[in-house]
Amino acid sequence: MTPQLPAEPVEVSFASAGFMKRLKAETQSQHQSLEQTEPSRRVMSPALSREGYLEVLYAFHGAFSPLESQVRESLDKNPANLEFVPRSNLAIADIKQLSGSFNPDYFSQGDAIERQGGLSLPEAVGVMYVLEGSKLGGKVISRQLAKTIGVEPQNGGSFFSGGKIEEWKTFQAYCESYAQKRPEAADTIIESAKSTFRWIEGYFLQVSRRNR
Ligand SMILES: C=CC1=C(C)/C(=C/C2=NC(=C\c3[nH]c(/C=C4\NC(=O)C(C)=C4C=C)c(C)c3CCC(=O)O)/C(CCC(=O)O)=C2C)NC1=O
Repeated sequence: MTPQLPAEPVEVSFASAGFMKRLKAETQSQHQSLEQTEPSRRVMSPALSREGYLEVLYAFHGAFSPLESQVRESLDKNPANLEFVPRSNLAIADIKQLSGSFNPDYFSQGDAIERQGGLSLPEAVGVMYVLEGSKLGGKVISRQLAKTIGVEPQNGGSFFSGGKIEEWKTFQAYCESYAQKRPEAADTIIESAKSTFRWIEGYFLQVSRRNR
């Protein structure tokens, strides 16, 4: 039998070296700056305590929840063949499991990024990049949480347990084909991802200052 050449997958993976690379490169400085904030560094700290971890969960919940609502609203209004599974509810579940209850006033939820008429589809895709991409750290973070405070995905560590690599690949493929079909939307996705990194950073700085 003559083996079939996988013409399509080759094309897809060739394309995926394009826009996603650019998106990563052009948001790198905002990304690095976010990684320097207290909640980001704390999760991975060898000195993490359970109390500290609860604060981190509250911070991520406060940042992610309004962004997730905006993405959901946009995808409902602008039908796209794009699945979005929010995960700030996992942070609530983790907090409840570890402390018995969830206090909605622990931190203010922050003001969601204001945009008249909500997020356009390319803006929502930019936000999703930041939220979905952050799941890529899941394996590393889970290992660390188990080591420092004995928290595993099923006993308080579900928020940071990460996603499936297939989901990330599907999201990447969506972005690639979207940017190819609507090149004018590519810049909007990148700008939206940048402002999302900046917004989360601002929120993290605000809640960790107040908490010092
Ligand atoms: C503190 C938690 C926290 C940690 C410790 C963490 C670790 C990692 N994040 C990674 C990648 C990304 N992370 C983000 C977004 C955030 N990263 C952050 O740190 C915060 C806070 C973000 C957004 C909320 C994005 C958009 C990408 C995709 C970049 C791309 O490939 O385009 C990888 C790399 C994985 C690989 O390359 O195999 C690791 C190890 N992620 C976290 O949320």
